Amino acid sequence: MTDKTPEPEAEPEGELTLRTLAMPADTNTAGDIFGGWVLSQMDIAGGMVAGERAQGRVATVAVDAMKFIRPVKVGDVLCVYCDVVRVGRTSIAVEIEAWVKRDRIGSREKVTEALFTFVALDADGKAREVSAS
Ligand SMILES: CC(=O)SCCNC(=O)CCNC(=O)[C@H](O)C(C)(C)COP(=O)(O)OP(=O)(O)OC[C@H]1O[C@@H](n2cnc3c(N)ncnc32)[C@H](O)[C@@H]1OP(=O)(O)O
Repeated sequence: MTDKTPEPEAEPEGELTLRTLAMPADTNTAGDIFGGWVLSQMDIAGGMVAGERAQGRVATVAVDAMKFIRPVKVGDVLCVYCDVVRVGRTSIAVEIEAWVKRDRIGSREKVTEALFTFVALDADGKAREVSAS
């Protein structure tokens, strides 16, 4: 007999860091939102979290395991969740998930995820140590 128990609805992992609305200006020729726009929102959110942890300027040094899972449509609310998963000597790795609320109020779906690595920078743009804690 098949178990008909519904799967529990997946929940975003991490802290809600950024919410924004997908606008017509961000579309590709097919009318969906550009992946680059979504990536950019994730970079902004991750940079805020990493900059807070580093207590200063950071730069993105790597984006790994980027997965575009579902398209984003005009009118969706994009919500970006960040989770600091590793702090190295100068680097901070942040697992980032982007979810949408379809047409502002509809169902919630995970659309993209990736592991971003940021490096703390000094005033000369060189890597600097991130303090413990
Ligand atoms: C090209 C663009 O405009 S991209 C947009 C914005 N980003 C930038 O401008 C960053 C451009 N890059 C840089 O300026 C340099 O790579 C810097 C200053 C960030 C780092 O330079 P370096 O000091 O030579 O890097 P270094 O090899 O020592 O690595 C620094 C840290 O980053 C980590 N790192 C470097 N490359 C990667 C990578 N591909 N993936 C994961 N972590 C990495 C290292 O492991 C190290 O971490 P740790 O100190 O915690 O152990």
